[in-house]
Amino acid sequence: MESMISADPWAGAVQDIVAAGRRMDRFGWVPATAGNISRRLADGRIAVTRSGGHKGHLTPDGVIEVTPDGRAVRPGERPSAETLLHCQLYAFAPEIGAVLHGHSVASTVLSMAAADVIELTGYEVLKVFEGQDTHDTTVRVPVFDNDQDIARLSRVVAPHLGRMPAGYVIRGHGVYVWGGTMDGALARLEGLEFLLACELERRKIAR
Ligand SMILES: CSCCC(=O)C(=O)COP(=O)(O)O
Ligand SMILES: [Zn+2]
Repeated sequence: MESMISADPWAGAVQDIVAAGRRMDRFGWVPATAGNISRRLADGRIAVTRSGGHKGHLTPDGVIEVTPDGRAVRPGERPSAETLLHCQLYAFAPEIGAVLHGHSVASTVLSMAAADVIELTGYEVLKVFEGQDTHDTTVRVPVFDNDQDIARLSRVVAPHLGRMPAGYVIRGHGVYVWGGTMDGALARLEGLEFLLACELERRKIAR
């Protein structure tokens, strides 16, 4: 999918988020009101989904601006409850331009069975992740315990930033993936979800 081209950068970011939500919904990764999506613009503004809406049926009104520390720019607006996890990634790496969070069956189920990491070994699609040029490798996806206190969860994630080539998983909850552009983040999400689905199937037949 090409990034939407718009003369107005804010409108372009919003279009990217709306299109990403539809794409994630087609795969079943944003059931009910699950998931959240953001984009950082070249001027530093951050656009994120409002809390509580269906991310597959977004309209431009479902996207709002937040400050770099995760507060709504316009008083009274309610950004995603997980906005801090998006802002943490933007603060960590200036090259990150999009963050995606989904609740797939594979990430939810595998993380319930995992200790603190899901290991993905031997898959050709591992090459979707930066720095991977062979199937003959293992990519480790950290699993963090779920926490309704997102600030506290972000402090658990913090030491791992910069060491997660595929993103991370919150136990029983879902995945976080990012990229320089929305297209890059979506490609990474699609790769990771494919691999998690493969791993779930592999473990079923290995029993
Ligand atoms: C029904 S899903 C529970 C909340 C959640 O995990 C999620 O991803 C959506 O929260 P948001 O505030 O971004 O709508
Ligand atoms: Zn969530």
